[in-house]
Amino acid sequence: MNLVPYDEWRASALDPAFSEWLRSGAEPEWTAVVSHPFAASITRGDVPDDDMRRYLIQDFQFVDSFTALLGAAVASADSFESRVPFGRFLGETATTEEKTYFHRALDALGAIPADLASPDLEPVTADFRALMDEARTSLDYPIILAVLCVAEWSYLGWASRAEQPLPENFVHREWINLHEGPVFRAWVAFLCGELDRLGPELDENGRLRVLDVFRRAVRLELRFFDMAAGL
Ligand SMILES: Cc1ncc(C[n+]2csc(CCO)c2C)c(N)n1
Repeated sequence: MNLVPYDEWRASALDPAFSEWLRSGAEPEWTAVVSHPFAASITRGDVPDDDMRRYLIQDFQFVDSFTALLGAAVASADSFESRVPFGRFLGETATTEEKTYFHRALDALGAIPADLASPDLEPVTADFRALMDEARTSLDYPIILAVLCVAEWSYLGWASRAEQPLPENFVHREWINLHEGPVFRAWVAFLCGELDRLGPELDENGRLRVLDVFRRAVRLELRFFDMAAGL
C-alpha cells in the first residue's frame, strides 16, 4: 500500500505523474488485474464459451453504468475542451460497442434476450455498479475520472499483452481489439492526463479521496476477473 503523500513521492519518482502515484498506490492488485489468468486466456482465445457468456452478460451490466458515468463526466468536467472527448467516446465507442459487439458476441454464445436485458447480477457486478453510481451522483470530476481511468487503463493493460496473431474467434479477437490500438491508447492518455492536470491542484485530503476510489475500482476489477474465472 502506498502511504507516501503525493508531494513527497513526486520529488523522487521516475515518472512524477499523479496517475502514476495512483497506479503504484493500487499495487499489488493493479498487476494482478493486468496479468489475470482470465484476461490471459482471452488473449490466447481459449476461454470456454460458457465462461465467456457469463462474463459478457455481467459486463454488459457494467457497461450500462459506465455509459451513465460518461454522461456525468460530460456534465462535471471543468471546461468545454475536456467535455468533448467524453462526448465523442460516448457516441462513437461506448454506444456502438453496446449495439454491435455485445449483441453479436452474446448471440454467438447462445445467450437469450433476457440475459442482456435483466440478468441476475453477481455480487461484484452489483458492487461495481454501486461504485459507479456513487461517482456519478457525486458529480465530482476527479472522482469520476478515477473510476473511468481504472476501467480503461487496466483493460489497455491486459489487452496490450496479447501476442500476434490474435485469436481467430471474433468473440475473443474483437474484445482484444476494442481495448488496444492508437485510438484507445489516446483515450486512456486523455483520462490519465486529466488526472495529472487536476490531482496536483487538490489538497492532501482531496488526493487521498481520489486514491481511495481508484483503489476500490482496481479491487473490483480484480474481483470481476475472479468471478469470470470462477475463482
Ligand atoms: C469490468 C470492466 N472493466 C473495464 C472495462 C472496459 N470498458 C469499460 S466501458 C467499455 C465499453 C466502451 O469501450 C469498456 C470496454 C470493461 N468492459 N469491463
